[in-house]
Amino acid sequence: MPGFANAFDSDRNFTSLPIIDIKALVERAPTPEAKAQVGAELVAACRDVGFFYVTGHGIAEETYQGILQLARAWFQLPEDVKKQIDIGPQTHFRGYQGLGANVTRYDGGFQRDWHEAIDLYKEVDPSTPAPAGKRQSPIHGSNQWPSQLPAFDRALRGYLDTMLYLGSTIMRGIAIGLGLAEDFFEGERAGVDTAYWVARVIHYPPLPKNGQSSPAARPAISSKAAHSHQPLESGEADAASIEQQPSEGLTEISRSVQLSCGEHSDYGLLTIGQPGRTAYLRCKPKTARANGCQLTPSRAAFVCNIGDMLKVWTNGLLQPTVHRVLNTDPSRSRVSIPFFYEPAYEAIVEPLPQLCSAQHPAQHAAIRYGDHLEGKVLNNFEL
Ligand SMILES: O=C(O)CCC(=O)C(=O)O
Ligand SMILES: [Fe+2]
Repeated sequence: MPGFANAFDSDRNFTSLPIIDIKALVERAPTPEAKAQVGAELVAACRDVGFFYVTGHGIAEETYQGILQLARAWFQLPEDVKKQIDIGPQTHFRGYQGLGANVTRYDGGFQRDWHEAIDLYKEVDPSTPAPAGKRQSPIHGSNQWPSQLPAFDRALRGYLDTMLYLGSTIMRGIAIGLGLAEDFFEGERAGVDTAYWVARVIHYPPLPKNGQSSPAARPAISSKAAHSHQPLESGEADAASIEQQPSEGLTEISRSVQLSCGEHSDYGLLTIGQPGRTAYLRCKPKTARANGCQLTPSRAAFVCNIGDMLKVWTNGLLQPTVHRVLNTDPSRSRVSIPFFYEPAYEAIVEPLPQLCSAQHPAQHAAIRYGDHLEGKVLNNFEL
């Protein structure tokens, strides 16, 4: 893999997210040089920052501009209407979850997130035979679409289809930048027809003030399982205290700051957020040299970040960046629809031999993507 001799030692400095024009990946007859240039920029951004903006995508503004207003209107429906699509094991973990139902896990405990959401996944017939030695996935099934607001339902379906194409297009660029065949992340690995996808429609109300009560305690059924992430600001670590919840067997961590969504890395290949969504999204810089990162949301740039599976495939070259959501505006709630472009459910993800050497041996064991996802989504169901 030419050009990556010192790749693992990169300490490129950054103070803002790279903005990458991907026009050469979407136009009909681009030159190979133009595509290679975009690929190189994507890989450098993934390696050094883990987040980047994408312009030149060719997606019409109408596809994404009105959708957040429609999502906002859906969340304003009465609770009993929203609960018509309540999430649970019987709905294959798809549907609506109220405030505080989603948790972020840490070593030693969990914290409830201050948001409500609709969780959607690629629809898979639950009677599809499972591969040898595997049980059928409890996530396989149909979505509970927000049909209570037909205009939103329609817009959402169109938006998710478009995001699937955008995800596949960007992954083609990343493959080129890694010196792989353009379609490396297609077929059994991912691709428009074969990629798995996850989407969340999320509403973050203003955060409660210090001392106000936490989200209503109801069973947590979905998690941003983040294993051992440290809080992004050291002051919070000092303020953290542990409360025992003997009935649940796991500890609920309460700390002075209630987060809209706790710090985590994303699970798959590539996360895509609508233009303008980063106002309250904070990411932890990857390198010690970058101790602040300016986010500059724009009307036309989608904001992307990479996930755990790209780290495994690239043997740690392209690592996801830990991030969290903190709605700091006391007067306004925030709505967001992150789309997660994932590997194929059955993809076996393992370090590429080209990125392993005697100096840098394989850092990760092979993992089936579906197992990784289930480990995250189902992990705290017993809470
Ligand atoms: O709300 C957002 O924009 C992003 C939320 C997020 O990080 C996630 O759902 O993984
Ligand atoms: Fe995330």
